[in-house]
Amino acid sequence: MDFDWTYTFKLFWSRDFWTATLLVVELSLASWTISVVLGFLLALARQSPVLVIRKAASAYIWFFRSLPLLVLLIFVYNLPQAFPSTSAFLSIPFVSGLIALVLSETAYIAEIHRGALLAINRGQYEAGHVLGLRKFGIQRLIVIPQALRVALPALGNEYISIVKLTSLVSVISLAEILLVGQRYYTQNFKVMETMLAVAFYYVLIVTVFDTLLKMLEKHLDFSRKATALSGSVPMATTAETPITATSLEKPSHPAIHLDAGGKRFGDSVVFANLDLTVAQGEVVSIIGPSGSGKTTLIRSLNGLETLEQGVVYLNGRAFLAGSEERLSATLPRHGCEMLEIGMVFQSFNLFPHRTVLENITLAPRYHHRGSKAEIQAAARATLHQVGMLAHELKYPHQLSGGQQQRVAIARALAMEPSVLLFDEPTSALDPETVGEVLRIIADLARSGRTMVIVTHEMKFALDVSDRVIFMEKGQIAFNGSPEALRQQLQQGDRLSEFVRL
Ligand SMILES: Nc1ncnc2c1ncn2[C@@H]1O[C@H](COP(=O)(O)OP(=O)(O)OP(=O)(O)O)[C@@H](O)[C@H]1O
Repeated sequence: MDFDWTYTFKLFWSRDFWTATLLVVELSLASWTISVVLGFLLALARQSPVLVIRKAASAYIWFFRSLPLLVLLIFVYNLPQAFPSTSAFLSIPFVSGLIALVLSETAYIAEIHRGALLAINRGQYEAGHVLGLRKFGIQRLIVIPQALRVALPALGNEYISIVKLTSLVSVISLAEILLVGQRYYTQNFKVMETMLAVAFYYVLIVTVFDTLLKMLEKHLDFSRKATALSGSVPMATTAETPITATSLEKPSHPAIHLDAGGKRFGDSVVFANLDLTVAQGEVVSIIGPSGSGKTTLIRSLNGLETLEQGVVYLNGRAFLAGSEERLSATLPRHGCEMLEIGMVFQSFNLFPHRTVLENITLAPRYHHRGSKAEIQAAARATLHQVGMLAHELKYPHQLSGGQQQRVAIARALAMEPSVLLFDEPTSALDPETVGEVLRIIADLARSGRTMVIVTHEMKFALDVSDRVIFMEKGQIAFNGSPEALRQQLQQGDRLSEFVRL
């Protein structure tokens, strides 16, 4: 075989090739980084509630995914013919190449981000919302870190495609690796030897960056993270200190009051003209058959569901108004009011990419509730209350369901809300772990907190509540003390039928 290996090996030390390699790295990294950022914005635009923005984003993606990169490159590079004022920067091949690559790659990467965003559970957004985080905060602290982890393998793949696509930029005379190779073999006709060197440089770049991306992927993979144990933290696994009474004064107005609330999904009315009043320090349990509207009612109290009619008053102030109420436009955008209401979800909705301690401190740090040390000390005290201090450095996936729910309770308590909402807090738990969560909630109930609990645990509801509400078909069929409920049960009506189920 007539193959000049010596010549090929010499090309591995060629200054021209190394300069071209550096150029390819710069161009591909710049294109990828800009496209990752713009692609994310485009993916958000693609999900925008505003139709025009959504359509414009879709049109962009459709157009630039349809256009071959080579056509785009030549078009951008020659744009100064139509617009001479652009020649100052578009006549530079690196700039034209970068613009064409970004225009094209943003469309592909937006779809990768969109897939990752769709993979984030709605509960993550809701958990951020009830902790009073604004839209940007939810994206920055909760959604982007998780979406990035989901998208990273595909984004890494896209980087590799970009490295290879840079070879097309040779068409506009950018001295990248392929063009350097072409210049060499047109002088000496050693095509195979030169192309082997060209291949070497591309493979080198891809291998180095593939390894780096895999390392980053591993670093971001919280599901593989082992728990480090802190020696400075006192270990406690059970709640050792009783949950202290809140120092809330008892003003005359109710803690929370829904006035004539109405909610429907499409044509299906969940409830209409519904009133609910919860006094300061009162514990109210809402029971009722599946589909009676309990969850929708409790979620309407903090804006997770938008009411059509009615007004929610929080500590005497109008807080939320139905979309069809004239008052809705004049209400302050619920910022600090939101922090007055804590919520514990059926499916916990802990942030999986953050440790137990970080789950608790996220909202207080976001809302600047003190120095980092103060916030952490308070978070540890709350974790101690729920018997989870020993697990502060674990990630949620390393905990049992009951432990996760106890952390979720601690997270809600960390913002010191005046009202706590529980949406079926034990429904997702194994029968063995239900008790540990109910004990914590019962302790909270005894401490004088205002609480609204949607539950299927009848005995628990009767034992801890000041008042029990029985909902059926969107209406309050019973509203009274546990004693009154027990008496009613003697009568053998629909309520007693349900409670005995
Ligand atoms: N996002 C939604 N879109 C459409 N319909 C919904 C939605 N959420 C709830 N519904 C409907 O509203 C009604 C009340 O549901 P809701 O979840 O509030 O009942 P529930 O009493 O809490 O039931 P369960 O005890 O099973 O959780 C049901 O008919 C349900 O199908």
